[in-house]
Amino acid sequence: MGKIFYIMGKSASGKDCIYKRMMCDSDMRLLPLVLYTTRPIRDQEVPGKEYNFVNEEEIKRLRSLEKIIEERSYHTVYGIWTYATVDDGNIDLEQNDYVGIGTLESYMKIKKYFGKDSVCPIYIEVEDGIRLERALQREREQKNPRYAEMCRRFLADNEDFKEEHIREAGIIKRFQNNGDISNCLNEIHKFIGSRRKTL
Ligand SMILES: Nc1ncnc2c1ncn2[C@@H]1O[C@H](COP(=O)(O)OP(=O)(O)OP(=O)(O)O)[C@@H](O)[C@H]1O
Repeated sequence: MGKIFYIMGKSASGKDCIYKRMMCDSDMRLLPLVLYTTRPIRDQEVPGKEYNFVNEEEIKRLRSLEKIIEERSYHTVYGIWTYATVDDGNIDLEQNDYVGIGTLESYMKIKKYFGKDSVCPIYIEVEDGIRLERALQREREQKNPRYAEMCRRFLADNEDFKEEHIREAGIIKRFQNNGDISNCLNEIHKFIGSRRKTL
């Protein structure tokens, strides 16, 4: 039976980078669990790779077809951005392992939908000062930097990722991404190997 390795962490903790590196590493043998989102595409992003970029109408359509496993909406300074995991026929746990990115809440819903033994959390941590520097640098490199949104997310993280919530989600293991990302990836690689041995 396949597994979904589910990456979580605060904003700018490196989830996207880690996800991309995991996807590029053929040794990890993972397929992408691609989310649907209504947020605007960022420079360098490719539709269908990081996310399926859709409009609110398409989310409504998927909702009416009961295809949405979990969804979350953020009231950003640019309007409401929705992210959703969609049962679009591309998730086959009989044949494959997957890697996805989400929040603590979406992790709990995915775990409920697919079963607790099928979903393994990969919680990424970065010291706040380093994380803020990385977030700012990333924003500076955008054609239209969204500094206000960056600040909103940094503050919202304190509530969203309270220790109490991490505990409630049943997350124990944490992966540190303060230094070289390769060190973090090596730890994740070892973890995936150990989880594949179970069941
Ligand atoms: N170990 C690392 N060392 C230096 N820079 C890093 C490291 N990991 C990630 N970064 C950089 O930090 C920034 C944030 O990383 P990334 O976009 O992957 O975070 P994220 O968790 O997906 O963020 P968000 O949830 O806000 O989209 C990026 O510019 C990335 O290149």
